[in-house]
Amino acid sequence: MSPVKVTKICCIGAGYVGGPTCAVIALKCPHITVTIVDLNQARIDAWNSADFALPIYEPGLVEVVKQARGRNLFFSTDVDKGIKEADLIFVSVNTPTKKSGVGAGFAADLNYVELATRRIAAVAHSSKIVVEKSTVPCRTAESMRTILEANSRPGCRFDILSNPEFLAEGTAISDLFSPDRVLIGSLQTQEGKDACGSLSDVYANWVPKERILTVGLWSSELSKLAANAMLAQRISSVNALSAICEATGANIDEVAHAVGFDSRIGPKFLRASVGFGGSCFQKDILNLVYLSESLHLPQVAAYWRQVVEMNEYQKSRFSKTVVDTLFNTITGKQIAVLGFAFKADTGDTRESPAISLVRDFLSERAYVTIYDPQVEETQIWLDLAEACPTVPLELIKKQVTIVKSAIEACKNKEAIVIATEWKEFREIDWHTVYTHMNKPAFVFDGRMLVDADALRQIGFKVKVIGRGERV
Ligand SMILES: NC(=O)C1=CN([C@@H]2O[C@H](COP(=O)(O)OP(=O)(O)OC[C@H]3O[C@@H](n4cnc5c(N)ncnc54)[C@H](O)[C@@H]3O)[C@@H](O)[C@H]2O)C=CC1
Ligand SMILES: O=C(O)[C@H]1O[C@H](OP(=O)(O)OP(=O)(O)OC[C@H]2O[C@@H](n3ccc(=O)[nH]c3=O)[C@H](O)[C@@H]2O)[C@H](O)[C@@H](O)[C@@H]1O
Repeated sequence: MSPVKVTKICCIGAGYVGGPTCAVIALKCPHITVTIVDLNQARIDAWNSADFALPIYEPGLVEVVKQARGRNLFFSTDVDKGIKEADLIFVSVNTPTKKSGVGAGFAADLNYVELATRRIAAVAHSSKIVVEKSTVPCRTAESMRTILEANSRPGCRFDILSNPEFLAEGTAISDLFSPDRVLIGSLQTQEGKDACGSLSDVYANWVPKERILTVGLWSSELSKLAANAMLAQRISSVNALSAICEATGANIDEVAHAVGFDSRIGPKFLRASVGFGGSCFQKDILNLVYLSESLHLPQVAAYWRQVVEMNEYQKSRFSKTVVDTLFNTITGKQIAVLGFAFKADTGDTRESPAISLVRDFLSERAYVTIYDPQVEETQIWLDLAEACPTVPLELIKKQVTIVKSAIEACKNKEAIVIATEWKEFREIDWHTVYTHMNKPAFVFDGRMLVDADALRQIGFKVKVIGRGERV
């Protein structure tokens, strides 16, 4: 046997990963037909929209979809047809943290992966390479294989690969165009290696061969959790140091710069912040914690859990700084929150630290005005309703206003809180903002974004995360 040449790909799940990843495969491999399927009709309609109003905001994505859609890239809700026609199927469905049952709050909910796998088993009439793209606990591929093999028809075989995705939102397209590495895990049998060869050949259309790493299935699955855990650990480490900086008068920017200059440590991912957000860091670490506990490794579990606990501490520490600085009460005060996405250049709000901040301000009975350049108003209401489950939405709406510009958000406010590092917040006309604020006018910068000295010159009182200066 030798690797099958892939000509038709189906991707189950048209979300933040499935959409951009397979759109880029279609762009780079015009000889392969790529169909991205999803059960969510509204999402597929948006991917197919005539004006390219795509369901996710990602710089460069529209250009990719414009070039490939209708040529060799298709979006559809016909999941069964997509599965039947493909030689290779990516499973790129969501794997959120379980909300109930065994492992609730820690383990990954694999229901969507299982349903997608069962659908493949039910409708496939020919052999398929099935690729785990979703982030999953170690040995999930084995469960997928068991389901598929128990249901396979004569002459129809399934090879399972793990091919975790490392893109970051906001830079997804450049990450996909030029990945640090592509990781493919397979069984170390001849069939497994052949399947791995088939997928490697797809990526080799644009990724240098030395960046395509092939490993065993379980190593591949664990490497994804490990990479996210270690990235998040760096942020929690720098955030822990930011608390020391604030207490001592040191500057976290200078500390991170000095530490990162050590080539063994490196400068990336050392930016102190109000806390990390996003759909994956917390979920994947909790998943690792659950795995460690299941393996009777409580010390290992405790070690990783602390990364998430430090992140929770950082968010609440920042809220407390706002309250303490505003003379120990924000009841009835007007606060502008700039940014609601979990990071700049995305409209994604999953686990955004801004949600925790607004929840804390609401519990202190402050009035909050929110502006974000990409997040939809409906999404903000959904997030706040979920974050404050005991407060009726009508009451939340009495305390929160959502506006269409940063200047409008800041008008007549006592304090501005920067929660997302959108570039446009650095470039606001701060003189105009100052004129229209109540005095003393405070800025709390949770992203080390603004020129604090320039703002102080204007008259603002400024607190920046990780800096010990007095306001
Ligand atoms: N968001 C990110 O930046 C990254 C996410 N990941 C991982 O990738 C996976 C997917 O994440 P996202 O794309 O962010 O999730 P998402 O929630 O944006 O997209 C998942 C999609 O799968 C669809 N879906 C679920 N079950 C289905 C089924 N049985 N048939 C057809 N469609 C189905 C949902 O309708 C949804 O549109 C997760 O495991 C995540 O941990 C990995 C790297 C980066
Ligand atoms: O598995 C995933 O979902 C992805 O998770 C992260 O990507 P993402 O969450 O999209 O974005 P990051 O750039 O990693 O930022 C995550 C959070 O950390 C924060 N952050 C990041 C870097 C930093 O130095 N400081 C910091 O606070 C960001 O503001 C953001 O809230 C990883 O970077 C990706 O490699 C991975 O594929």
